[in-house]
Amino acid sequence: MTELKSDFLRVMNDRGYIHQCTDLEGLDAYASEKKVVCYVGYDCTADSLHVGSLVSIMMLRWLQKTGHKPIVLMGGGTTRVGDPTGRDDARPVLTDEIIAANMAGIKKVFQQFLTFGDGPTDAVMVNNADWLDKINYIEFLRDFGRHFSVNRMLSFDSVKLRLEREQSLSFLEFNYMILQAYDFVELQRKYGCVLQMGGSDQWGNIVNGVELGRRVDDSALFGLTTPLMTTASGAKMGKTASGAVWLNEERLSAYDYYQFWRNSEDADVIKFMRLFTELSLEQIAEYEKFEGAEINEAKKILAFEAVKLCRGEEAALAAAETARKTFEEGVLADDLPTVEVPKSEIDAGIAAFDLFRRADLAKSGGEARRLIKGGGAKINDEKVDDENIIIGGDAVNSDGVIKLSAGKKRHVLIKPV
Ligand SMILES: Nc1ncnc2c1ncn2[C@@H]1O[C@H](COP(=O)(O)OP(=O)(O)OP(=O)(O)O)[C@@H](O)[C@H]1O
Ligand SMILES: N[C@@H](Cc1ccc(O)cc1)C(=O)O
Repeated sequence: MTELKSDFLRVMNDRGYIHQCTDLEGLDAYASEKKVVCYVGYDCTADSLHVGSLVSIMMLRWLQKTGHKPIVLMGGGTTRVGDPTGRDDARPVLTDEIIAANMAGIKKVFQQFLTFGDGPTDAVMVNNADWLDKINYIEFLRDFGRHFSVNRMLSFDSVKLRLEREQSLSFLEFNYMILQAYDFVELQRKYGCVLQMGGSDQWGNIVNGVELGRRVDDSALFGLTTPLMTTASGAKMGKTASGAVWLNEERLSAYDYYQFWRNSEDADVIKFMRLFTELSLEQIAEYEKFEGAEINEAKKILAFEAVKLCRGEEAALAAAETARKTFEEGVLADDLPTVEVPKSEIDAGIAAFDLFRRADLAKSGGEARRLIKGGGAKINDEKVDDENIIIGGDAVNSDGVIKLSAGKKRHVLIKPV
């Protein structure tokens, strides 16, 4: 690859955000001369995004920092259709009320990462329901449908894989890529948007938009995808065995969000620093020299910086302090996750295994029993070895709670109410 000229693509490249680009040289030339208006779309399938989406959010942030204009597209319309990309079966149909509630939740996180407003590089937020809901079927087919070759549509992964596996794909889902392609054309017409970014799985949807823009308006559009982020052990980032790593506070406390980053695998720390913090590459190169126990210090820096970006500095400081107290002093910290249990039930006594299950430190009673038998459970920092032992009001400590721990890192406070 020749030397990149634009600040934006240099940052993208040096920090590891680029997987594929429809025309990297062309985009580089454009970005070094003109302001790039660029969009990323997010469907409203849950009321918060998870860390999988953080990659593209960080790309939009860098885009803005390097002098360009981000558009955040809420898929109010496309969510009603459901992207078949990467799925074996159709998405559950969401009601309009749920989509609206999800959108309200998703919107919040962008305020933290981008500056919105009317200025030339201020971010704007749009909702594709504003134009998709108004489409006239016959007109749309004649103006846009005729540019899509079904033969070619069948070759994109989102369709091809379903057909190959003989899994059903409804006509509704088959239309998804056409609608996403149309979004790009609409945003080009309205805002002069020339670039769409997304995860590598979005390649087909993005390329369709680039081609549609060329066919209907003769416009030169670009697509840029990021690698699908995985951890060093190969798991897709975003959803863990115990659930998704949500960006919204209502779904995941700042402390748990901090702990997610703090518990990164050693081999991921530097990669994550480049992608999910704004530390300079020179600084990151210093952390790259860390070895052995020092890597834990780098993990704390990663966690602090990642929480600061998503939840703000105050939340990051508080989460770091809670973690320090919990792990380095063994002291009970205030903002550990807390589960309320009626005082009457605690006074009557609850079997230890049941308490661990209720605290969500184990998914079932059986798992809780195994945790205790395996020596991984503590109550008020003391190991429990009898899973049937009855825990009553006398276990409530001087802070008015019972502290349960599973292993070294997972703690929950039981609070009698
Ligand atoms: N680990 C990741 N790395 C890069 N991009 C990701 C990652 N996880 C998700 N994305 C991007 O975010 C988009 C939405 O993510 P995902 O499919 O996980 O969310 P979802 O559609 O809400 O989940 P689900 O399919 O389980 O309902 C994906 O199409 C992908 O482009
Ligand atoms: N299909 C994208 C969301 C999206 C929706 C509409 C768009 O125009 C662009 C992107 C996803 O599932 O992540």
